[in-house]
Amino acid sequence: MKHIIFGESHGPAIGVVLEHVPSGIVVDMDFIRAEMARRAPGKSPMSTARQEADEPHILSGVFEGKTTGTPLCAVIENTDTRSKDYAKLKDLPRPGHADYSGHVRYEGCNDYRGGGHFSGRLTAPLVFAGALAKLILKEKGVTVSAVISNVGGVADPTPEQVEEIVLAAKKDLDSVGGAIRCTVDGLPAGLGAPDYGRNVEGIFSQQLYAVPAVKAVAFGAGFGFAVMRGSQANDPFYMDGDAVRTRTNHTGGVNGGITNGMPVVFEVAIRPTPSIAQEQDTVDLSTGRDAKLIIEGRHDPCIVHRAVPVIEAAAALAACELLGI
Ligand SMILES: Cc1cc2nc3c(=O)[nH]c(=O)nc-3n(C[C@H](O)[C@H](O)[C@H](O)COP(=O)(O)O)c2cc1C
Ligand SMILES: C=C(O[C@@H]1CC(C(=O)O)=C[C@@H](OP(=O)(O)O)[C@H]1O)C(=O)O
Repeated sequence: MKHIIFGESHGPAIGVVLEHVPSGIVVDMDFIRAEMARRAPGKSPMSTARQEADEPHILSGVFEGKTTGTPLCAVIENTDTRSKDYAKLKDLPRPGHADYSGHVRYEGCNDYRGGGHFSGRLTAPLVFAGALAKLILKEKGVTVSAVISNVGGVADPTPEQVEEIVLAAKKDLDSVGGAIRCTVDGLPAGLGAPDYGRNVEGIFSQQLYAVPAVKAVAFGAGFGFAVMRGSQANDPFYMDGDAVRTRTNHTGGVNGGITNGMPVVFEVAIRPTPSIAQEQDTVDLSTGRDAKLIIEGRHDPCIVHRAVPVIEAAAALAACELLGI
Protein backbone atom coordinates (compact mmCIF):
# COMPACT_ATOMS: atom_id res chain seq x y z
CA MET A 1 0.00 0.00 0.00
CA LYS A 2 1.41 3.41 -0.96
CA HIS A 3 -0.03 6.81 -0.22
CA ILE A 4 0.45 10.35 -1.42
CA ILE A 5 -0.84 13.34 0.49
CA PHE A 6 -1.86 16.39 -1.52
CA GLY A 7 -3.02 19.95 -0.94
CA GLU A 8 -2.15 23.14 0.89
CA SER A 9 -3.47 24.45 4.19
CA HIS A 10 -5.21 27.46 2.58
CA GLY A 11 -6.17 25.82 -0.74
CA PRO A 12 -9.70 24.51 -1.35
CA ALA A 13 -8.96 21.05 0.04
CA ILE A 14 -6.36 18.54 1.19
CA GLY A 15 -6.43 14.79 0.76
CA VAL A 16 -4.78 11.46 0.19
CA VAL A 17 -4.62 8.84 -2.55
CA LEU A 18 -3.90 5.28 -1.42
CA GLU A 19 -2.99 2.57 -3.89
CA HIS A 20 -2.76 -1.21 -3.53
CA VAL A 21 -5.29 -1.15 -0.67
CA PRO A 22 -6.46 -4.73 -0.02
CA SER A 23 -9.97 -5.26 -1.42
CA GLY A 24 -12.90 -6.14 0.83
CA ILE A 25 -11.93 -4.06 3.88
CA VAL A 26 -15.11 -2.81 5.58
CA VAL A 27 -14.69 0.98 5.74
CA ASP A 28 -15.98 1.75 9.22
CA MET A 29 -16.73 5.46 8.85
CA ASP A 30 -17.64 5.87 12.54
CA PHE A 31 -14.15 4.69 13.48
CA ILE A 32 -12.49 6.85 10.81
CA ARG A 33 -14.45 9.95 11.91
CA ALA A 34 -13.53 9.30 15.56
CA GLU A 35 -9.84 9.11 14.62
CA MET A 36 -10.08 12.35 12.62
CA ALA A 37 -11.81 14.06 15.57
CA ARG A 38 -8.92 13.13 17.92
CA ARG A 39 -6.65 15.32 15.74
CA ALA A 40 -9.02 18.05 14.51
CA PRO A 41 -8.17 21.72 15.26
CA GLY A 42 -10.15 24.23 17.28
CA LYS A 43 -11.16 21.93 20.12
CA SER A 44 -9.47 23.51 23.16
CA PRO A 45 -7.50 26.54 24.39
CA MET A 46 -4.41 24.31 24.07
CA SER A 47 -4.89 24.17 20.26
CA THR A 48 -5.20 26.50 17.29
CA ALA A 49 -8.52 28.37 17.10
CA ARG A 50 -9.02 27.39 13.44
CA GLN A 51 -12.31 25.51 13.10
CA GLU A 52 -12.48 22.66 10.60
CA ALA A 53 -14.99 19.80 10.40
CA ASP A 54 -12.33 17.44 8.99
CA GLU A 55 -15.02 15.34 7.31
CA PRO A 56 -13.43 13.00 4.74
CA HIS A 57 -15.21 12.72 1.38
CA ILE A 58 -14.30 9.45 -0.33
CA LEU A 59 -14.19 9.93 -4.10
CA SER A 60 -13.00 6.51 -5.21
CA GLY A 61 -11.90 3.05 -4.12
CA VAL A 62 -14.92 2.23 -1.91
CA PHE A 63 -18.08 0.53 -3.16
CA GLU A 64 -21.01 -0.66 -1.02
CA GLY A 65 -19.02 0.07 2.15
CA LYS A 66 -15.95 -1.98 1.23
CA THR A 67 -12.61 -1.15 -0.39
CA THR A 68 -12.46 -2.13 -4.05
CA GLY A 69 -8.66 -2.48 -4.21
CA THR A 70 -8.37 0.31 -6.81
CA PRO A 71 -6.95 3.74 -5.87
CA LEU A 72 -8.77 5.21 -2.88
CA CYS A 73 -9.02 9.01 -2.83
CA ALA A 74 -10.29 10.95 0.20
CA VAL A 75 -10.69 14.73 0.25
CA ILE A 76 -11.07 17.05 3.25
CA GLU A 77 -12.20 20.64 2.70
CA ASN A 78 -10.45 23.72 4.08
CA THR A 79 -13.15 26.13 5.20
CA ASP A 80 -11.71 28.38 7.93
CA THR A 81 -8.67 29.93 6.27
CA ARG A 82 -7.48 33.45 7.14
CA SER A 83 -4.76 34.04 4.59
CA LYS A 84 -4.24 37.74 5.41
CA ASP A 85 -2.37 36.63 8.57
CA TYR A 86 0.32 35.26 6.24
CA ALA A 87 0.73 38.19 3.80
CA LYS A 88 4.03 39.43 5.25
CA LEU A 89 5.50 35.90 5.41
CA LYS A 90 6.03 36.01 1.64
CA ASP A 91 9.19 38.01 2.37
CA LEU A 92 9.76 37.40 6.10
CA PRO A 93 10.31 33.67 6.74
CA ARG A 94 9.36 32.35 10.18
CA PRO A 95 12.28 30.96 12.21
CA GLY A 96 11.72 27.23 12.77
CA HIS A 97 9.04 26.81 10.07
CA ALA A 98 9.62 25.74 6.46
CA ASP A 99 9.03 29.16 4.86
CA TYR A 100 12.70 29.76 3.98
CA SER A 101 13.72 26.20 3.06
CA GLY A 102 10.48 25.79 1.03
CA HIS A 103 11.11 29.12 -0.73
CA VAL A 104 14.60 27.98 -1.78
CA ARG A 105 13.54 24.42 -2.70
CA TYR A 106 10.59 25.53 -4.84
CA GLU A 107 12.26 28.66 -6.23
CA GLY A 108 9.80 31.08 -4.60
CA CYS A 109 6.76 29.23 -6.02
CA ASN A 110 5.75 27.69 -2.65
CA ASP A 111 2.29 28.56 -1.28
CA TYR A 112 3.31 30.23 1.98
CA ARG A 113 -0.31 30.81 3.14
CA GLY A 114 -0.84 28.81 6.31
CA GLY A 115 2.46 27.01 5.71
CA GLY A 116 1.09 25.58 2.43
CA HIS A 117 1.93 21.92 1.94
CA PHE A 118 4.23 22.01 4.99
CA SER A 119 1.36 22.72 7.39
CA GLY A 120 0.40 20.39 10.22
CA ARG A 121 -3.03 20.58 8.55
CA LEU A 122 -1.74 17.97 6.08
CA THR A 123 -1.78 15.46 8.93
CA ALA A 124 -5.60 15.29 8.63
CA PRO A 125 -5.41 13.09 5.48
CA LEU A 126 -2.54 11.18 7.10
CA VAL A 127 -4.87 10.29 9.99
CA PHE A 128 -7.49 9.18 7.44
CA ALA A 129 -4.91 6.87 5.80
CA GLY A 130 -3.76 5.65 9.23
CA ALA A 131 -7.34 4.87 10.28
CA LEU A 132 -7.75 2.72 7.18
CA ALA A 133 -4.42 1.03 7.98
CA LYS A 134 -5.65 0.35 11.52
CA LEU A 135 -8.80 -1.33 10.12
CA ILE A 136 -6.55 -3.57 7.98
CA LEU A 137 -4.22 -4.31 10.92
CA LYS A 138 -7.17 -5.19 13.19
CA GLU A 139 -7.86 -8.21 10.97
CA LYS A 140 -4.24 -9.32 11.57
CA GLY A 141 -4.45 -8.83 15.35
CA VAL A 142 -2.13 -5.80 15.32
CA THR A 143 -2.92 -2.70 17.41
CA VAL A 144 -1.25 0.71 17.57
CA SER A 145 -1.52 3.05 20.55
CA ALA A 146 0.39 6.15 21.61
CA VAL A 147 0.54 8.34 24.71
CA ILE A 148 2.13 11.66 25.63
CA SER A 149 5.43 10.74 27.33
CA ASN A 150 6.73 14.28 27.92
CA VAL A 151 5.57 17.87 27.74
CA GLY A 152 7.92 20.75 28.54
CA GLY A 153 10.38 18.44 30.34
CA VAL A 154 7.78 16.70 32.56
CA ALA A 155 7.83 12.93 31.98
CA ASP A 156 4.54 11.03 31.68
CA PRO A 157 2.46 14.10 32.58
CA THR A 158 -1.14 13.92 33.76
CA PRO A 159 -3.73 15.68 31.54
CA GLU A 160 -3.87 18.45 34.17
CA GLN A 161 -0.07 18.92 34.01
CA VAL A 162 -0.20 19.05 30.20
CA GLU A 163 -2.85 21.76 30.32
CA GLU A 164 -0.96 23.79 32.94
CA ILE A 165 2.34 23.63 31.02
CA VAL A 166 0.80 24.43 27.62
CA LEU A 167 -1.34 27.32 28.87
CA ALA A 168 1.64 28.80 30.78
CA ALA A 169 3.70 28.79 27.56
CA LYS A 170 0.79 30.35 25.64
CA LYS A 171 0.47 33.11 28.29
CA ASP A 172 4.18 33.89 27.77
CA LEU A 173 3.54 34.22 23.97
CA ASP A 174 5.64 31.06 23.63
CA SER A 175 5.24 27.39 22.72
CA VAL A 176 6.35 24.09 24.22
CA GLY A 177 7.49 20.71 22.88
CA GLY A 178 7.52 17.18 24.21
CA ALA A 179 7.46 13.53 23.25
CA ILE A 180 5.08 10.71 22.34
CA ARG A 181 5.59 7.01 23.09
CA CYS A 182 3.97 4.55 20.69
CA THR A 183 3.44 0.80 20.98
CA VAL A 184 2.69 -1.53 18.06
CA ASP A 185 1.44 -4.81 19.48
CA GLY A 186 0.86 -8.11 17.68
CA LEU A 187 3.54 -8.00 14.98
CA PRO A 188 5.00 -11.50 14.59
CA ALA A 189 8.73 -12.19 14.98
CA GLY A 190 10.75 -12.23 11.76
CA LEU A 191 9.54 -9.14 9.87
CA GLY A 192 12.07 -6.78 8.29
CA ALA A 193 15.73 -7.32 7.41
CA PRO A 194 19.07 -5.81 8.45
CA ASP A 195 19.57 -4.07 5.12
CA TYR A 196 19.15 -0.48 3.98
CA GLY A 197 15.50 0.27 3.12
CA ARG A 198 14.25 -2.95 4.71
CA ASN A 199 15.06 -2.62 8.42
CA VAL A 200 12.20 -2.13 10.86
CA GLU A 201 13.57 1.05 12.45
CA GLY A 202 14.14 2.64 9.02
CA ILE A 203 10.66 1.77 7.75
CA PHE A 204 9.03 3.32 10.83
CA SER A 205 11.36 6.32 10.78
CA GLN A 206 10.58 7.16 7.13
CA GLN A 207 6.90 7.44 8.01
CA LEU A 208 7.52 9.26 11.30
CA TYR A 209 9.87 11.92 9.93
CA ALA A 210 7.23 12.76 7.30
CA VAL A 211 5.15 14.15 10.20
CA PRO A 212 5.86 17.88 10.59
CA ALA A 213 7.54 18.77 13.92
CA VAL A 214 8.99 15.27 14.54
CA LYS A 215 12.66 15.85 15.34
CA ALA A 216 13.85 12.54 16.84
CA VAL A 217 12.85 8.87 16.82
CA ALA A 218 14.24 6.35 19.33
CA PHE A 219 13.41 2.65 19.70
CA GLY A 220 13.11 1.01 23.11
CA ALA A 221 15.59 2.51 25.58
CA GLY A 222 16.86 4.75 22.75
CA PHE A 223 19.52 7.18 23.94
CA GLY A 224 19.32 5.43 27.33
CA PHE A 225 21.47 2.64 25.82
CA ALA A 226 24.40 5.06 25.80
CA VAL A 227 24.66 4.92 29.60
CA MET A 228 23.77 1.24 30.20
CA ARG A 229 25.91 -1.82 30.65
CA GLY A 230 25.20 -4.93 28.58
CA SER A 231 23.86 -6.68 31.67
CA GLN A 232 21.27 -3.92 32.03
CA ALA A 233 20.52 -3.48 28.33
CA ASN A 234 20.02 -7.12 27.25
CA ASP A 235 16.49 -8.50 27.28
CA PRO A 236 16.65 -12.06 28.72
CA PHE A 237 14.70 -14.68 26.77
CA TYR A 238 12.22 -17.12 28.33
CA MET A 239 9.61 -19.62 27.09
CA ASP A 240 5.99 -18.52 27.50
CA GLY A 241 4.31 -21.83 26.62
CA ASP A 242 5.47 -22.38 23.02
CA ALA A 243 6.37 -18.73 22.47
CA VAL A 244 9.82 -17.18 22.82
CA ARG A 245 9.54 -13.90 24.72
CA THR A 246 11.84 -11.51 26.58
CA ARG A 247 11.44 -10.46 30.21
CA THR A 248 12.24 -6.82 29.45
CA ASN A 249 11.88 -4.94 26.17
CA HIS A 250 14.72 -2.40 26.21
CA THR A 251 15.32 -3.04 22.53
CA GLY A 252 11.76 -2.02 21.60
CA GLY A 253 10.91 -5.29 19.85
CA VAL A 254 13.64 -5.07 17.18
CA ASN A 255 16.99 -6.91 16.89
CA GLY A 256 19.12 -6.63 13.76
CA GLY A 257 16.40 -4.66 11.96
CA ILE A 258 13.97 -7.60 12.42
CA THR A 259 10.98 -7.88 14.79
CA ASN A 260 11.53 -10.29 17.70
CA GLY A 261 7.83 -10.78 18.53
CA MET A 262 7.78 -8.34 21.47
CA PRO A 263 5.82 -5.08 21.03
CA VAL A 264 7.59 -2.55 18.80
CA VAL A 265 8.00 0.48 21.06
CA PHE A 266 9.42 3.85 20.06
CA GLU A 267 9.39 7.45 21.21
CA VAL A 268 9.34 10.57 19.05
CA ALA A 269 10.40 14.07 20.07
CA ILE A 270 8.06 16.85 18.93
CA ARG A 271 9.54 20.32 18.65
CA PRO A 272 7.88 23.39 20.20
CA THR A 273 5.56 25.04 17.67
CA PRO A 274 7.66 27.38 15.49
CA SER A 275 5.01 30.15 15.20
CA ILE A 276 5.19 32.06 18.48
CA ALA A 277 3.77 35.51 19.14
CA GLN A 278 6.99 37.11 20.44
CA GLU A 279 9.04 39.39 18.21
CA GLN A 280 11.78 37.40 16.45
CA ASP A 281 14.77 38.04 14.22
CA THR A 282 14.43 37.11 10.57
CA VAL A 283 15.53 38.37 7.16
CA ASP A 284 13.63 40.25 4.46
CA LEU A 285 14.00 38.17 1.29
CA SER A 286 12.90 41.12 -0.88
CA THR A 287 15.63 43.50 0.34
CA GLY A 288 18.29 41.07 1.58
CA ARG A 289 18.37 42.86 4.96
CA ASP A 290 17.94 41.70 8.57
CA ALA A 291 14.38 42.26 9.81
CA LYS A 292 12.05 41.82 12.79
CA LEU A 293 8.95 39.63 12.67
CA ILE A 294 5.78 39.47 14.73
CA ILE A 295 3.70 36.47 13.63
CA GLU A 296 -0.07 36.83 13.51
CA GLY A 297 -2.65 34.11 13.22
CA ARG A 298 -3.98 31.15 15.13
CA HIS A 299 -1.34 28.69 16.20
CA ASP A 300 -1.05 25.63 18.42
CA PRO A 301 0.93 26.59 21.56
CA CYS A 302 1.84 22.89 21.67
CA ILE A 303 1.68 20.20 19.00
CA VAL A 304 2.23 17.13 21.19
CA HIS A 305 -1.36 16.43 22.29
CA ARG A 306 -2.67 16.91 18.72
CA ALA A 307 0.07 14.70 17.25
CA VAL A 308 -0.76 11.54 19.27
CA PRO A 309 -3.24 10.17 16.64
CA VAL A 310 -0.89 11.37 13.88
CA ILE A 311 1.99 9.28 15.25
CA GLU A 312 -0.35 6.29 15.53
CA ALA A 313 -1.35 6.81 11.88
CA ALA A 314 2.26 6.93 10.68
CA ALA A 315 3.06 3.80 12.74
CA ALA A 316 0.01 1.94 11.36
CA LEU A 317 1.16 2.68 7.79
CA ALA A 318 4.68 1.46 8.66
CA ALA A 319 3.26 -1.73 10.22
CA CYS A 320 1.30 -2.41 7.01
CA GLU A 321 4.47 -1.94 4.96
CA LEU A 322 6.33 -4.40 7.20
CA LEU A 323 3.55 -6.96 6.77
CA GLY A 324 3.84 -6.59 2.99
CA ILE A 325 0.42 -4.90 2.73
C1 LIG B 1 -0.86 18.55 14.21
C2 LIG B 1 0.17 19.62 13.95
C3 LIG B 1 -0.14 20.94 14.20
C4 LIG B 1 0.80 21.95 13.97
N1 LIG B 1 0.45 23.25 14.24
C5 LIG B 1 1.35 24.24 14.00
C6 LIG B 1 0.98 25.61 14.21
O1 LIG B 1 -0.13 25.93 14.63
N2 LIG B 1 1.91 26.56 13.93
C7 LIG B 1 3.17 26.25 13.50
O2 LIG B 1 3.97 27.13 13.29
N3 LIG B 1 3.54 24.96 13.30
C8 LIG B 1 2.66 23.96 13.54
N4 LIG B 1 3.03 22.65 13.31
C9 LIG B 1 4.44 22.35 12.97
C10 LIG B 1 4.86 22.77 11.58
O3 LIG B 1 3.97 22.29 10.61
C11 LIG B 1 6.30 22.27 11.33
O4 LIG B 1 7.13 22.62 12.38
C12 LIG B 1 6.83 22.85 10.02
O5 LIG B 1 6.13 22.30 8.91
C13 LIG B 1 8.32 22.58 9.81
O6 LIG B 1 8.57 21.20 9.80
P1 LIG B 1 9.64 20.54 10.80
O7 LIG B 1 9.30 21.05 12.19
O8 LIG B 1 9.42 19.06 10.67
O9 LIG B 1 10.99 21.00 10.37
C14 LIG B 1 2.09 21.62 13.51
C15 LIG B 1 2.41 20.27 13.24
C16 LIG B 1 1.46 19.27 13.48
C17 LIG B 1 1.83 17.83 13.22
C1 LIG C 1 -5.34 23.90 10.59
C2 LIG C 1 -4.58 23.10 11.31
O1 LIG C 1 -3.45 23.48 11.98
C3 LIG C 1 -2.70 24.54 11.47
C4 LIG C 1 -1.26 24.07 11.42
C5 LIG C 1 -0.32 25.19 11.16
C6 LIG C 1 1.06 24.85 10.75
O2 LIG C 1 1.85 25.77 10.43
O3 LIG C 1 1.44 23.66 10.78
C7 LIG C 1 -0.69 26.52 11.34
C8 LIG C 1 -2.07 26.93 11.67
O4 LIG C 1 -2.74 27.22 10.45
P1 LIG C 1 -3.70 28.49 10.24
O5 LIG C 1 -2.86 29.70 10.44
O6 LIG C 1 -4.24 28.34 8.88
O7 LIG C 1 -4.77 28.39 11.30
C9 LIG C 1 -2.82 25.79 12.35
O8 LIG C 1 -4.17 26.14 12.54
C10 LIG C 1 -4.89 21.67 11.45
O9 LIG C 1 -4.07 20.98 12.08
O10 LIG C 1 -5.92 21.21 10.93
